[in-house]
Amino acid sequence: MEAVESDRRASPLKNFVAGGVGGLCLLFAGHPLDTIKVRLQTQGSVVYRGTYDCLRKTVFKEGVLGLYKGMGAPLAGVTPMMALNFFGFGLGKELLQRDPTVPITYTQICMAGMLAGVFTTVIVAPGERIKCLLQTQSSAGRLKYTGPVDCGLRLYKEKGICSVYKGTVLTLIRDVPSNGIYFLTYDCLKQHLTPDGESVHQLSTSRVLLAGGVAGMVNWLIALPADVLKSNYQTAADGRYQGLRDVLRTLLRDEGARALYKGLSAVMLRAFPANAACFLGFEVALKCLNYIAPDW
Ligand SMILES: CC(=O)O[C@H](CC(=O)[O-])C[N+](C)(C)C
Repeated sequence: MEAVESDRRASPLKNFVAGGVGGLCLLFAGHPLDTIKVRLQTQGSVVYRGTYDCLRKTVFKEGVLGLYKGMGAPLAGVTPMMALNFFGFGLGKELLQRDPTVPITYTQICMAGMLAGVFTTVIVAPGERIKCLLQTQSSAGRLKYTGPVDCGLRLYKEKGICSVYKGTVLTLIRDVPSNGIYFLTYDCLKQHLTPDGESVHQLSTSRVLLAGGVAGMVNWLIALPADVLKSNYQTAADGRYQGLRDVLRTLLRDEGARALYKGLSAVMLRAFPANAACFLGFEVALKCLNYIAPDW
């Protein structure tokens, strides 16, 4: 299957910079609901009855800033992660689509997205480990970690680099397939939403938002089971699980298969605006870069 219109290739540097802008937009639009998602996924006994209950209790006890807890690590992580993601996607397309005059296929788009998912894991795995530990530490009593740097340094000093990278395999399982589907969905929707006779590069803002938002939701439908396992594994005390299969077995035994879609409504509520903002930020930044430096 071929994507209808051949993409004009943006330079790797432009993809990188525009991807970073997309990452910033994703973070500001999505972090509050990410905090709710991680809290719902990792609560042992039932503290929160659902998304709204968790949102209400968090704001009541910790104020609105409670929703932005643990944002330091993603701020330093999400921007470069999305920069690397769009850079990797662009690179993947170049490697797979040897002749730029031949339209790229949907399979190639998906594979380029999967390749980008491998690239981003270098940043995402430690970023998620630190973020999840900070998001789940109770605000009652003395905090174990004072912030992302303290958390990262202490993990490293206490147990070495392996502890900082705990959950890498689950991050790959989560991000490689879902990242392929992410870009595939965005591209398919962009093509389908482009009116006949018009270019995909002139798509209206509302349609870019729709394509980006839906791509984010589809991405999470695929990624969520691995994400639940990852969050539990990364926040568990050392030695609690004997490997990845043990996390799955324990979760299924204690909470049933539904646990794999824990926090689904929070995830979906966040996925649409966060990824709509991300793709719009990316497209606008790319247009600005093309305007400022057309020959790059
Ligand atoms: C699973 C995940 O982190 O999704 C990212 C978007 C989001 O909602 O945070 C996108 N992706 C990892 C596919 C780059």
